[in-house]
Amino acid sequence: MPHPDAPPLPENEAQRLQALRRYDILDTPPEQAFDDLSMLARLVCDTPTALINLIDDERQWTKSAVGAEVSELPRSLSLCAHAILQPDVLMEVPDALADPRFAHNPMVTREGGLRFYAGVPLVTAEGHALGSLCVIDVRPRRLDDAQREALRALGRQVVTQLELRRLARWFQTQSTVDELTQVWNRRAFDQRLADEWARHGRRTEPLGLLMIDVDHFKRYNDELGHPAGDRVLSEVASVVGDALRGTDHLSRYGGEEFVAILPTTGVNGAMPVAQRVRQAVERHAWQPRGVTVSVGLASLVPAKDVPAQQLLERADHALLLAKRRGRNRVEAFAGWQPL
Ligand SMILES: Nc1nc2c(ncn2[C@@H]2O[C@H](COP(=O)(O)OP(=O)(O)OP(=O)(O)O)[C@@H](O)[C@H]2O)c(=O)[nH]1
Repeated sequence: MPHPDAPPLPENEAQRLQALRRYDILDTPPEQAFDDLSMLARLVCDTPTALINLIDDERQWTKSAVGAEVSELPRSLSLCAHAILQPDVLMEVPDALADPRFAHNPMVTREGGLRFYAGVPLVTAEGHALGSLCVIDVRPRRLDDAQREALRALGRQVVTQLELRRLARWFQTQSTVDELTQVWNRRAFDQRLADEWARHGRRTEPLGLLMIDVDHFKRYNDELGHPAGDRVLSEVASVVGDALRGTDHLSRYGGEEFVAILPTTGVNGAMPVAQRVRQAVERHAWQPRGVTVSVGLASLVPAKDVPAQQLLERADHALLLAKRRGRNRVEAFAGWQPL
């Protein structure tokens, strides 16, 4: 049973919630850009408090709060949940105690509760009101026309920030994820390897690396076609990803070769992971024919003046051995050997 005073739901609630999810912003830390806009709203409207609230399924979640410490509230108590019902209208409540919608709301009736509210809905280009930029006061009052105009303008800026934030995240993903296999790309790998190499060097801990290469992939491509080859690569990535641990970092190194970074893992710890990867690929239900991988494994405690390239070269050497020794097998680097 909904709360008797609970705000009604917007007509397009399911799509509105989907739109909100696409911004990937709920439960994220405060960000200066949003706090700046709240601060300006508070200044312009001359209120003690300004908030940027987003209306989730069952709660109001606060992205930015200036002059108050709130993070979330049940939706049934949210004034912004009322504001979003009319996306084109700045909702102004001069005295909440005198408004039948809010007169019994504990946010209003409690000691020092709010009496004045003005909220401008945050409306996306598709027309979804995600939440509101609002100012509140503990005494009844009204905004003047200039303040209303300024609050609307700031509300539009909040939406612009939301869009910019989403675009920035999209570009970030595009530049670090391999399109075909949806694992990290070479650029992300290079960066991560450099970071982990430095971090493990500081802690004098071993960093493990697996080079994973699809066996006889040229034959597969030649006989079954490039699109079938593409599907295999994307499935190998998914099977290998599932066989790795949550802390491991899988990238497509290039072509039919993948590389996994195994933090704080020596050869003894990396071997069972590598075997699990190899077996998972071998046992996968491939159609129309089986697929296997060879794995080269190396681990090093990074030392001063030793480049991370050393680890790669060792894993690559072990991979070549695995190929020479019959494929569908794992070899660990144990010194340079004639090939
Ligand atoms: N379908 C597809 N094929 C690719 C892609 N990238 C590289 N390849 C193919 O992968 C094949 C790699 O062949 P090779 O390096 O000779 O290795 P292999 O046939 O797997 O043989 P071994 O590694 O020795 O077992 C080549 O035919 C490339 O054209 C891709 O994105 N999609």
